[in-house]
Amino acid sequence: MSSAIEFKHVVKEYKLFKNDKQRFKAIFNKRIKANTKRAIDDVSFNIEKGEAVALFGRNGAGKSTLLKMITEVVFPTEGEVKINGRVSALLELTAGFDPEFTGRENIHFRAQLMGINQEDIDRMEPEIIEFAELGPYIDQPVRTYSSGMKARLGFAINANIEPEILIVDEALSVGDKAFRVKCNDKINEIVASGVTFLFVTHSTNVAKDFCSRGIVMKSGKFIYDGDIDSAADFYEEMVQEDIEKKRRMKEEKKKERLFQ
Ligand SMILES: Nc1ncnc2c1ncn2[C@@H]1O[C@H](COP(=O)(O)OP(=O)(O)OP(=O)(O)O)[C@@H](O)[C@H]1O
Repeated sequence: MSSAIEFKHVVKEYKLFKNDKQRFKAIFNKRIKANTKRAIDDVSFNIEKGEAVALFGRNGAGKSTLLKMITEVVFPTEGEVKINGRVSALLELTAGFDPEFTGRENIHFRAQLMGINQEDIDRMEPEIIEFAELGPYIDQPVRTYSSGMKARLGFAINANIEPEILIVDEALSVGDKAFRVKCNDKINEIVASGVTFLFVTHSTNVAKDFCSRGIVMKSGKFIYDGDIDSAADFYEEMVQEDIEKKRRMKEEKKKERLFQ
């Protein structure tokens, strides 16, 4: 088997400035220092071609940062990220549209950016248009679309470009209920075709339906990486412990106030 995704000692640090003014000044003045936040802390892993992997973690664990490195929206501060195959990310679906271009033009624009050749784009175009259900709006500028219409077009493009690596964040919500059902069916269809699949979710049951491996992240590190059932148990226990810890802290604070 060969790797679809490979991370070697990857670190991602974000710079935290006091405000936007300081951030801007720092471009020209190297003496302006910022605090740093290590969002990914020396992470190494491989995902083999065709593997379906769930990524669990509480808010702020580093999941989005990791996905953004796979989609090359964010670059590592240290280490190496290697991606082998066409990535389709069902994440920020409306980013990158040109508002002055029509929906149809944006399909070509985005597909070209993804490195798809003209012949393939022409072949995919009718399927994308049919999926997006935009009617005559497909030939209107995207600035005339509602946010739901933009998300539908974004999903239709990203899901119909025959990805080799599919990345999905469960928090994704596209259009109305009927369209969401259609999106889920499409995701199921792509996963069943044997693509490499990386799925960010808080729902261990949904993850078990799709994935055979699970990774748990905490504070930018992998704290568990194994088969989906044991990873799901590990994550559930971690969440339970956190809830319990918070409950105890609340009770202690209450007691403190009582005895003051
Ligand atoms: N652009 C940024 N600048 C500064 N800090 C950032 C930036 N993006 C993320 N962070 C910080 O990096 C850490 C990891 O964030 P990330 O969004 O990757 O977590 P996450 O696991 O996806 O969380 P969630 O489940 O809430 O989406 C957090 O502490 C977050 O505040």
